[in-house]
Amino acid sequence: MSEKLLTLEEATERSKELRQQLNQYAFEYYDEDNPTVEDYIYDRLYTELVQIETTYPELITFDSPTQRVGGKVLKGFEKVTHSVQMYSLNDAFSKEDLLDFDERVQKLAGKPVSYCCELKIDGLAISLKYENGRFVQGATRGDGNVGENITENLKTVKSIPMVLKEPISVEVRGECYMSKQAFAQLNQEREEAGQDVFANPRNAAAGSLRQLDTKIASSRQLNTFLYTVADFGPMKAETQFDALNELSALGFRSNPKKKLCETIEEVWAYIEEFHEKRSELAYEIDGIVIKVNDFDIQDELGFTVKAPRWAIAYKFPPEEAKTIVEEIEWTI
Ligand SMILES: NC(=O)c1cc2c(=O)c3cc(F)ccc3oc2nc1N
Repeated sequence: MSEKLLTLEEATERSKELRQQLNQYAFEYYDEDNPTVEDYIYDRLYTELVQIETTYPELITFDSPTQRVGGKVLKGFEKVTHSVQMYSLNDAFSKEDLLDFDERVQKLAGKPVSYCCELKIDGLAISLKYENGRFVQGATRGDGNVGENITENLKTVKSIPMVLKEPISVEVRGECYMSKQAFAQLNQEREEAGQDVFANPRNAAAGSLRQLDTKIASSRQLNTFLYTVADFGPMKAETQFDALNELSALGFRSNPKKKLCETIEEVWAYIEEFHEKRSELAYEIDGIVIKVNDFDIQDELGFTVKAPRWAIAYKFPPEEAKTIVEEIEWTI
């Protein structure tokens, strides 16, 4: 149906249908990595929506997929004070460090505890705030208490939902990252344009989120994995493992390779498994995050000035130089 023949009433109805259809396709593509339609079908519906919104700008909505492409050029990033501090993690570099952590935790908890293990995505920590299910603010970690308001850039990250599946008010934390493929493609384009290349995907993601021109941020194929609920709102999860599933149910992307481990030996097996599999992943990881699974025990253990007592980051040793050389050969 050609849009210029549509009355405002027909255009209102049709744009609502298109938005729902396109947002569902985008969710399948960007959040579930499971596209159900060919790109040309998405593009045709998207073009129809753009034409309707051009004819009737009053029909543009907060969650229209046409608002994801950026276009604002900011003068700078305002400071944001986090309602809940964004801590860092203590590091472990050996199995012995891990056994020490487990011993400390069991002593403080007064009983054996189970751990939720997650891949440690090598990106940029972000905090996302939602009010009644709508994305209202996104910020960097900064110094843990004050970060930068990068809401406009994060609106262009397709896996970040503009509207949640539930109309709840919640603040969530996660990692914004660039995939190895997007990183190689970006560096190749920069090299061909005689620009400096980024040293690694983390720097590329950080540089992209610091762009004042949101169109540039939008072009960088950034992605996310959410892993923490800072301000619970009405979320019901009582463990980290369940919280990750709830984040997915709300419309966030959370990493599927999490594992619930009953013993530190199981944790170590998971670490060795992903140290092996690291190069097969579509994104870079610099280790494994091990968290006491039960939120009540997390609350008992609390935080030191800098970090939670109930979590630790096992860091993989830096990859050998040969792998880096291979990566350069692959990139070229
Ligand atoms: N890079 C990551 O993939 C990742 C990072 C963190 C944190 O930085 C982190 C910091 C805290 F104070 C508490 C929990 C956390 O959980 C985390 N979980 C993850 N999966």
